[in-house]
Amino acid sequence: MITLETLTHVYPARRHQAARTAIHDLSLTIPDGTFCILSGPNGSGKSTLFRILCGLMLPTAGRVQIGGHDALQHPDAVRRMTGVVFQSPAVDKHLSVIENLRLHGALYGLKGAAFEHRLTAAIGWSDIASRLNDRVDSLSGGLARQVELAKVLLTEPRLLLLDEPTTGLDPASRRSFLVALRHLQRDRGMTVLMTSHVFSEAEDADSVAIMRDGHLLVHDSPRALKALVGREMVVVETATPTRLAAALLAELGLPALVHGDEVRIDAIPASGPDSGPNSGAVALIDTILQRWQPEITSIAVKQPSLEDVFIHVTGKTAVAEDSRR
Ligand SMILES: Nc1ncnc2c1ncn2[C@@H]1O[C@H](COP(=O)(O)OP(=O)(O)OP(=O)(O)O)[C@@H](O)[C@H]1O
Repeated sequence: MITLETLTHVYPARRHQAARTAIHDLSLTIPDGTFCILSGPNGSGKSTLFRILCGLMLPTAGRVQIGGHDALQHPDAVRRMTGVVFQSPAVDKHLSVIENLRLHGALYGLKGAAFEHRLTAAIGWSDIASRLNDRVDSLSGGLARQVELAKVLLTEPRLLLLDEPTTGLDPASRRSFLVALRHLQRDRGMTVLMTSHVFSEAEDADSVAIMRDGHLLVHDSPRALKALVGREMVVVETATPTRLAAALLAELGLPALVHGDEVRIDAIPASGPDSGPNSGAVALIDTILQRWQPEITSIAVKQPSLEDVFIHVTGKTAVAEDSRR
C-alpha cells in the first residue's frame, strides 16, 4: 500500500525566482495489488510526486508510507521493493538484450540458476524472448521498452513506478505494452503507479488520480469518475463557443464548459429543457439547433470518456461558473 499523508513540496526561492509550491497538502492511498494512473495538466506536480516516491527527493512536509515502511525514514527498505521505469531510457543500447538483463541482474546479486529462473518470468510475457542476442539499438521502440520492463521485473518488485512509459510508442506498441503490464501486475499482485497523459491507457486501471496545480482533484475508479460527468453529454462545435455558452446559461439556465472550439454540456436535465418524449440529450440537441443552428458546426451526444472527466475536473474556461461567481 502507498499512503501519502498531507504531502507538501515547496521548491525554494532562487535568485530572480520565487519559491514554488509544487504539491499542496496531498493525501492519497493506493491499495496493494492495484493499478493506479496518475494524470494532470503540465506543471501539476506529477514528476515532483514521482521523484518523492522514488526516493530521489525529500518533501518539505508530510508522510509517505510504502509497504508498511516510512519511506522518508527508511528509503533503502522501500528501494528494495520498488522497480522504477523513468521516461528516459535506462538500457545500454550498445549491449544486447541479454547483456542488459544480466548486468541489471548482477546489480541485484542475481547470477546463475537464480538469474535464469527470474529471467524466464521476466521475459515470458514479452516479444523479446527471441531477440535476446540482438543489440538494443536494433530493436523497435516498443521492443526496447519491453527490455526496460523485463529489466525491472527481474527484481520482482512489489511496487512498480512508471513515469510516462509509453511516450514515443506507436499505438500498437503502446497497447501491447499495457496489456502485458496489466497481466503481470495482476499475476504478481504488484502495486503499480504510472503517470500518463493518454486517457485511453487509464480506461483499464483500477483507479485514476488527477492532479492540478499540486492538488489532488479526484482519485477513484474510471467508472466512478465518469459518473461525475453524467450518463451522457452534448458537445457542440462552434466558431463562437464563449457566446454560445453564455447564451445557454442565460436562455436555458444550463452551465456549459468552453474547451477550444467546443461547448460541452454535461449537466443535462433528465427530460430536457422543453419537456417531450425524447431523452434529455436528444431534446437538448433539438432545442440548441432550433435556436442557434447557424453558428453550429457540429453537435453530438456522447458518453463521457476519461478525457472528458479530465476536462471536467481540471476545468477549462467555464463561462457558467465564471458568471456565477
Ligand atoms: N527544480 C525545480 N525548481 C523550481 N520549480 C520546479 C522545479 N521542478 C518543478 N518545478 C515546478 O513545480 C511545478 C510542478 O512541476 P512538475 O514537473 O512536478 O509537474 P508535472 O505535472 O510533472 O508536469 P509535466 O506534465 O509538464 O511533466 C511546476 O510549476 C514546475 O515549474
